[in-house]
Amino acid sequence: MDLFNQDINTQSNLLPYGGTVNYYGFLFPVSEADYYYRVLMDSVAWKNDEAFIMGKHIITKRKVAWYGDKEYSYTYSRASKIALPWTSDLLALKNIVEEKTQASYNSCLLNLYHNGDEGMAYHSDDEKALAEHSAIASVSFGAERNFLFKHKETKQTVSMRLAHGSLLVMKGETQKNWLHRLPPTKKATTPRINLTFRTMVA
Ligand SMILES: O=C(O)CCC(=O)C(=O)O
Ligand SMILES: [Fe+2]
Repeated sequence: MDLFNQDINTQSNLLPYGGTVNYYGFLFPVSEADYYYRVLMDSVAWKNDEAFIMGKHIITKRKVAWYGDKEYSYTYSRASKIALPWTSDLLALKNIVEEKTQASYNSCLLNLYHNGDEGMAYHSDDEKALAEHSAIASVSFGAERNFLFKHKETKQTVSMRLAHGSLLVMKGETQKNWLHRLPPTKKATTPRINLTFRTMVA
């Protein structure tokens, strides 16, 4: 492993302006990433997400779960959920991510995409309940997928790949100026799990 090069990579900002996105690459060896993929798949309280979009009650194919230090309430498209207490595996991952990113988090939103038919539309994580300008650390397991940013004004897009066992961090003004999405793809035929460690206020 080339530690020197790895340091350079984590410090380079993938966005050209208006925010900071750092890709840390692999957090662990593949065997450990495989372990977390399996354990999260089997032990997380996965539920289909609900949303109210243009007055319609939508149930997503994608599954979600929400964990945290306290019973934080998370509202997404007017549907709320209450944070569950951390599992030991999620706490272990939180510690690793905190150490790597030199930041702390009090909650985690998890997404399970069963295959490439499932994705997430353009949005920014700018809910009032999230601490402004706080870092969001995104850990991915399973199928490798593309991840896209689009600037709200200039419409410039930036694309990257999120590998099995990798860490990506969005911070600074990223949520204010950029949208992000996980596009559906015919190329992914197996599941992907994503964890976003976040900081809720109060
Ligand atoms: O699945 C991903 O990589 C991103 C998920 C996401 O943007 C979110 O949960 O807000
Ligand atoms: Fe997001």
